[in-house]
Parts: sequence; structure tokens; C-alpha cells
Amino acid sequence: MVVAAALVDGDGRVLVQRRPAGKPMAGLWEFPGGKVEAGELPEFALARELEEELGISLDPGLVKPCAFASETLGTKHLLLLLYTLRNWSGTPAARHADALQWVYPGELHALEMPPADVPLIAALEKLV
Ligand SMILES: Nc1nc2c([nH]c(=O)n2[C@H]2C[C@H](O)[C@@H](COP(=O)(O)OP(=O)(O)OP(=O)(O)O)O2)c(=O)[nH]1
Repeated sequence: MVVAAALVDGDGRVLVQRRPAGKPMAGLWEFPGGKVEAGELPEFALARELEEELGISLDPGLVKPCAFASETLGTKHLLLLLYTLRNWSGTPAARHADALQWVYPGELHALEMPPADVPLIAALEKLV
């Protein structure tokens, strides 16, 4: 199970990051996040991952469920839970990704994203 967040700024743009060389799906744009560890609540896993990947801190109670994807990836099955987040502390910085960008949800269609993310764009367009 993987949790990810669309950080939403005051203009209604969302943050995406580019997966670095050496990782599966390198070069694709994704929502910051990562795997939920055993015994961890999803919202706390998300707060941990966003601290590690972006250097921001957040209240796990303030993330809002947005959509999910269920997709077979090679020999594994991915359950991806996407949340939105509008309040956090700190300025996001690319600690793991090789680039960050803020885009309007409609602009996500033009980015190369993992297959599981593509159906999530429509949900974000409605919610943001
Ligand atoms: N973070 C994130 N992962 C995604 C998205 N879409 C998608 O298919 N994935 C997949 C890619 C990976 O197979 C998996 C996330 O694993 P990861 O390896 O990036 O996560 P992690 O940060 O826990 O990584 P690591 O410690 O194993 O390096 O979910 C997305 O939008 N965001």
C-alpha cells in the first residue's frame, strides 16, 4: 500500500515530483509519498514520507482522502491512496526527487505519470 498527497497551493495548483534515475519508473512525474510500513496508519505514513521527501511537516488529521487506484505492477499489486493537503509547515524541497513543479490539475494530463495515477487526475480536477 502506497500513500501519496497532492499538496494544493493558494492558486489551486498541485505539486508533483519527478522520480530520479535508478528508481523504477524513473523520469515519471508522481505525487510525493511512499509505502506504508507494517503497523503504520496511512495518514501518519504520509506525514513521515512528506517530511523525508519534501522536508515539510503536517498534521496527519488534516489530510483529506481524494481517490485511490488499484493496479497490478509487474509481480506486485499496488493500492495507491491519494490525499489532498492544503496546510503544512515549511517550503517543499526535492530531497529524493530530481525536480518539483506546481501545476494546475488539468495540466497533469500532459505529464508522463505512472499508469495508476492517470485515472486519479479527473478526481483531482473535481476536488481542487
Ligand atoms: N509516491 C508515489 N508512488 C507512486 C505513485 N504512483 C505510483 O504508481 N507509485 C508507485 C511507484 C512505486 O512502485 C510505489 C512507491 O514506492 P517508492 O519506492 O517510491 O516508495 P518509498 O518512498 O517507500 O521508497 P523506498 O523507500 O522503497 O525507496 O508506488 C505516486 O503518485 N506517488
